[in-house]
Amino acid sequence: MLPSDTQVLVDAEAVAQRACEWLAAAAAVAIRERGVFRLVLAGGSTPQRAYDLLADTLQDWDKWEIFWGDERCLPVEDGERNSRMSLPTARRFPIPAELGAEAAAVVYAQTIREKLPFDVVMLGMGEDGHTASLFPGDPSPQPLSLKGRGAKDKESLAPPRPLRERGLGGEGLTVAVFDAPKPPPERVSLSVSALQACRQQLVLVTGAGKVDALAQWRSCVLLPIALAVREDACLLVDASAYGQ
Ligand SMILES: O=C1O[C@H](COP(=O)(O)O)[C@@H](O)[C@H](O)[C@H]1O
Repeated sequence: MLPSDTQVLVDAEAVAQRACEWLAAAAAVAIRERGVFRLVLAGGSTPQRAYDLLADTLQDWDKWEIFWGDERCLPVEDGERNSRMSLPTARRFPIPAELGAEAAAVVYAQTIREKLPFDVVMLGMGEDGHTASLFPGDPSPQPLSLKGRGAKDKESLAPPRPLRERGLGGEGLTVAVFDAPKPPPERVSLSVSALQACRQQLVLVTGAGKVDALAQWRSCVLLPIALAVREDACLLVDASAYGQ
């Protein structure tokens, strides 16, 4: 089941523009009410345009703190690191995935524990329905928030994969992943609990490659994206991903 605030927009550019406006508004409220805006960035290619648009706007960047929902275990300078996608704030809290998945998961759980709840968690969705670095077959327990959402007990169309997962981050906030089906196999992800420990979630999904996974999510298949996204999230999707 998709969130009630699902907005189908004409194309990826419209999604990026709406995301930029939405984030600027959320930041203004957070800074006015609490003096800081804590944002978890999504990785992958989808949100890059929204980040570029946002970087060109005037914001209280010194009051923004940015975190990442997942990271690939690659050298710090690698162009495939999600931490390469950023915003012009000095207060960055990248996942130290260069330490290896287990150590980074432990360190990052300590980093974020002090920062919860986040103001906004951004999420993307892979073509297989993964989000952050939580892939189909991930044995993480289902969140309680799934109850009452009309979810059916269907198997994902993707065959379950026995991901080796260790919730070593303390309090189940982070996950060390060792055999992700999308390269690189070693990654660190926030857990479902941490991805939901926020005031608001913003989900961006674009492109025809996502149409099958989005259709599964709509029909309550328990993909990782369906487990991680709360009913009260804002989902911005373009027409091609929605199948229009
Ligand atoms: O591997 C990842 O994929 C998802 C989706 O990426 P996209 O390129 O299809 O936008 C992303 O949300 C995640 O952060 C990333 O590590």
